[in-house]
Amino acid sequence: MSDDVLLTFNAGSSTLKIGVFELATEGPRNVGRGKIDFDQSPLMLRYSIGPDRYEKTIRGNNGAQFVSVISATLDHMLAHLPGRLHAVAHRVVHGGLTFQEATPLDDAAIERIETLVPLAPLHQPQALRAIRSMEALRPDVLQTASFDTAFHASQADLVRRLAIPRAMHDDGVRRYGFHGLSYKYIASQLRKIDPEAARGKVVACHLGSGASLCAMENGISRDTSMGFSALDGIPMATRPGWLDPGALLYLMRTGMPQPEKIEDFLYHECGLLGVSGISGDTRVLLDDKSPEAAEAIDLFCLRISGEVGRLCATIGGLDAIVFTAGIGENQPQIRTRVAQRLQWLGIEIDEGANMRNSIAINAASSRVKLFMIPTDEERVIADEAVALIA
Ligand SMILES: Nc1ncnc2c1ncn2[C@@H]1O[C@H](COP(=O)(O)OP(=O)(O)O)[C@@H](O)[C@H]1O
Ligand SMILES: CC(=O)OP(=O)(O)O
Ligand SMILES: [Mg+2]
Repeated sequence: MSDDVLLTFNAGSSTLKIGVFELATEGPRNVGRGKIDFDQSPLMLRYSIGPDRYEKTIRGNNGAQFVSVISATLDHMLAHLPGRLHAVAHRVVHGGLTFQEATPLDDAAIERIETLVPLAPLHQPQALRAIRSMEALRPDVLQTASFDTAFHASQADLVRRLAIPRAMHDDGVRRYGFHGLSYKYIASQLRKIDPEAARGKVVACHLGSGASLCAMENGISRDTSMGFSALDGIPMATRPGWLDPGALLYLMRTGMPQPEKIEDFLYHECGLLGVSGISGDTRVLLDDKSPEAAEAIDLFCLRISGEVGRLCATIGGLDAIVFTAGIGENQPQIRTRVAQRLQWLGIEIDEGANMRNSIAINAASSRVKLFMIPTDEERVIADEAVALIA
């Protein structure tokens, strides 16, 4: 099957990220990537295959016309590839209590994934649209799903518990955690970069437009900042992170009674955007001279450092911190500010290495190692799919 092609689909709340892999005998070989940003109009598919880059306008949307988007994506991207499309592997955010590892997508699995939509109302339907579109367009192609929640199945029951009646926990109202595909990749990379640190107590900070932290021991998830939903934990681009449930009750009583309105507010109007009133994008905020922009960034860094402290208490120490995802990989100023807030832990950043975006960014005298490691969720999805297909 050396010429066969595997595509990964990472359907987020506002983007579709695509990975292109050739199924080589030694494992999936990444040969291309693509991205569609649904907030942009007209809709553009930007992709690269090998050294070549392409930009195509496509029709459709991330709702009822998703199938047109997938159809155009396949037409454009597969035209550059020699092999036949063998499989499509999806990132599915929520695996609930059912899915603790990747799964082939038969009718029963798709139905179970559908039952989890209320747990991830923004992310889950997008993945399902991608899965259904592929079924309609290419029923001959194998499909698999990899779950964001699965990596956290190793966490102790105590850590996953919310302080609510036991029966609710047993019914699935508990902390799940997300970004597990990214953390799995980071754990595997750290093992190659610094095996001693990887065996120790590590906090990984996945700072993208959705953002969370994960405490690991020997690469195994012990605790994480996101809980029942992808709204929990630290502030994000447009989500608030943890919020006193009393504040929600207040909003419901004083002008925001509809769940749909509250949901839209919590997913799209809070976080860095809400605090700054300017943007949810750290690139815009760090360039902006207003006190509101500065305060949004300060709050982000304060909450990240606070969450590192909480996670250290779960794992009883700290050997290394890893920064990853859009912000973690590209914003040295934010890494510096988080490190400064954690000086009390003996953390010292090497400013030169940090500004150069090096992998190892701690000062020699730091008691805790610091790393910047680019994440690759697509690689994990592809590897998990190939393990299933084989
Ligand atoms: N060069 C960059 N490219 C992309 N994102 C960047 C860059 N520099 C900073 N960022 C930040 O990363 C965020 C996007 O992160 P990303 O991991 O791509 O998010 P997601 O996958 O959740 O959409 C942006 O909102 C911005 O704050
Ligand atoms: C779970 C989650 O927040 O995902 P994303 O970062 O893709 O929005
Ligand atoms: Mg993401």
